[in-house]
Amino acid sequence: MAHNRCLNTCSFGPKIVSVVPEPPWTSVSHAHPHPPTSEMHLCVSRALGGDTAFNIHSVFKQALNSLGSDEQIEKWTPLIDSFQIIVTYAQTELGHGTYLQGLETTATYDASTQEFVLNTPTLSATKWWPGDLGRTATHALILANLYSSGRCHGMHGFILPIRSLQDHSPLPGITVGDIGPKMNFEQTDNGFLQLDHIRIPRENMLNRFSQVLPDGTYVKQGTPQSNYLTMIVLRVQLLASEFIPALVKACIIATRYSVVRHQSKIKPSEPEAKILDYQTQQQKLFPQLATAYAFHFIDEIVIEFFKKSYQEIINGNITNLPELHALSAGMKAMMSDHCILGAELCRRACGGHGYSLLSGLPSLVTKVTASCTYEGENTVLYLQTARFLLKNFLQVQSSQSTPTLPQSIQYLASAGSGRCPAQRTSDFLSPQLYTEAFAHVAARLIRNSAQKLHNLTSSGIDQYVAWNQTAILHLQAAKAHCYHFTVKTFVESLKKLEKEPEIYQVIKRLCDLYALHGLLSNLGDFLYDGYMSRAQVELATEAYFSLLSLIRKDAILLTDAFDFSDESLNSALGCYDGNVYERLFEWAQLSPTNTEGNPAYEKYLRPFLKNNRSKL
Ligand SMILES: CCCCCCC/C=C/C(=O)SCCNC(=O)CCNC(=O)[C@H](O)C(C)(C)COP(=O)(O)OP(=O)(O)OC[C@H]1O[C@@H](n2cnc3c(N)ncnc32)[C@H](O)[C@@H]1OP(=O)(O)O
Ligand SMILES: Cc1cc2nc3c(=O)[nH]c(=O)nc-3n(C[C@H](O)[C@H](O)[C@H](O)COP(=O)(O)OP(=O)(O)OC[C@H]3O[C@@H](n4cnc5c(N)ncnc54)[C@H](O)[C@@H]3O)c2cc1C
Repeated sequence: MAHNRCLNTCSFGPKIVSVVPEPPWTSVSHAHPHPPTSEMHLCVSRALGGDTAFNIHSVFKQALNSLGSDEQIEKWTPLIDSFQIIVTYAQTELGHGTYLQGLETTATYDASTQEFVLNTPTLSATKWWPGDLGRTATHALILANLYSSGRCHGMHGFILPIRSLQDHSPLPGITVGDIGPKMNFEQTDNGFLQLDHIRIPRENMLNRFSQVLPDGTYVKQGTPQSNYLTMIVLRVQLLASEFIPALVKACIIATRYSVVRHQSKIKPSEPEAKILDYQTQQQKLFPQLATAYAFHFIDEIVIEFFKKSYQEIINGNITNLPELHALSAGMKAMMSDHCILGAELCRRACGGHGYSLLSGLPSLVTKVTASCTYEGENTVLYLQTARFLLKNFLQVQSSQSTPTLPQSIQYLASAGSGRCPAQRTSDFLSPQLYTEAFAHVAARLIRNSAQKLHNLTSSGIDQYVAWNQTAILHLQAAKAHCYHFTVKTFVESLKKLEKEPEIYQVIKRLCDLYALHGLLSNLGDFLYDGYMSRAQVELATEAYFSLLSLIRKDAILLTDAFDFSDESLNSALGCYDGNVYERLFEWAQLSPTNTEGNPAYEKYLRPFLKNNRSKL
């Protein structure tokens, strides 16, 4: 799996990469006799870590391809591909991000001039967060409520010029700027935008799924949610472009460091141990490594389903849209959550050096942390998945014969026996056994949340109030469903490796560990209804421990296999040659506080010390 070699083109556009690993902030290259300018070096070395701008420019391209007509795609694609214009995706407002029906920006059609008038009527309507908006973008795709012939038709996309192509100054009626400092993404100018009755031609409304005729007649082709398609596209793309790489890099850095770092002793008579030989260190890192592999295989399956469904949806067949929305929402929520937590666990496993920016770990964590929020806040997205599960569960309940369920939830119609059949430790290394265990728990939680909801509505409670009063149960059910989907998908991907027995054996250990880690981390769900017994928990724990010591032998090879270069890891702890201490010391010398003198002494310290000495 070659990642980030040379030109790294991923879904957020091409990135130019450089050639040497550098500290995260280095101002001077120590690898070149004639270092390039510090500013350029900083830029390209940061680029290797994926810290590049223009990320939303390519988001616009996705939106154009999803929501634009063929004519609009033909017109705008050359301009964005050649970067003659730079476009941001402006949907979120100061007052609304999740609830799209609450967005306040308006686009009112004026039939007399065949134009839309775009306006942000209140402070809370100010577009807030769009990337590249603060000082870079020349255009914005504005998501606004369309009004024509006196009626509101909901959220649609409108292409709006916001800065002059001559001198980059804001155009009349535009107030634009940067929203200020953030937890990370300092390379991205997330901005704000206010619109004061700005006119654009009728042709600037993306009209694949709906259009406004010259006389103002509104014509709808898709569903009310057709204009939400871009969010599905992005949620799927972010899995492999943002979430998985963050976890993989953190695993590589922490695992390599854990075989270089010797600390304390396992046996007093022996030398200090490599920290990766501690069982607790293995328990911190190996489930994250297993998750990284799991998510790699799951992403392949999600992409496969997405490509098949997307083309149908674009052509008007929305049969798979509900399942695609539920799957993309659930996987975006689960995979971002687990990659955030996993990257932080890897950072914590590296002690003090894991807290140093020179390790590359803190910036991985703070950057991927945003993913639980952007492109749909995770709780909200899990609840979207839950909504889909409930609808299909009720359909199963109400139909006489077994209905044909969407692929990802067919287990609902065939959830297995009431008891886990495991008799011995090795039974817990059976993919069929643990897949059925996760299916059992997911089906039970979905059934339980539906029952509790039904109990409330049957007692006369309003359906929306009842949903809110059982939302935690629906959230749990959605998470269990997503876990089952990932375990089942990892197992199915594993089967494709059966013809390569050596690789199959190594990857199967990761699959087993991924499943058992999930089972042991959520034991309550498996014990709740007696599905598993305490004795079986002992057997599962034994199987889990045995996997840790087996995976220890392959750990370095498994992390090297992701083939991330030193340059893209940007880490003094994770470099391939293992010269951690030399790099830490060398990179520390380059720290601005070591290369720019000590101005604090003259201004503050010397008078402070002198003053204190004079009191003696
Ligand atoms: C290197 C840098 C990388 C970082 C890049 C970061 C870029 C970030 C960009 C952004 O963040 S852009 C802004 C993203 N914003 C969101 O994702 C908003 C999240 N909110 C929503 O998606 C929706 O508001 C909602 C929460 C899903 C609610 O939808 P709605 O208000 O319409 O109400 P509901 O009743 O829940 O749903 C109605 C109906 O619609 C279906 N549905 C909802 N969303 C979609 C969708 N995206 N696609 C298809 N269908 C959708 C939903 O399932 C319901 O269907 P039924 O159940 O009624 O059949
Ligand atoms: C780094 C970054 C980049 C971004 N880039 C862009 C961009 O380029 N373009 C763009 O348009 N936007 C962008 N966003 C904005 C992002 O899409 C929103 O932040 C996100 O949709 C969440 O909306 P919000 O911030 O308004 O939170 P809110 O919607 O106010 O949610 C706040 C909290 O309330 C709770 N909540 C809200 N609704 C519900 C519900 N229905 N049920 C249960 N709980 C709920 C959740 O716990 C949620 O975390 C970006 C955000 C970040 C952090």
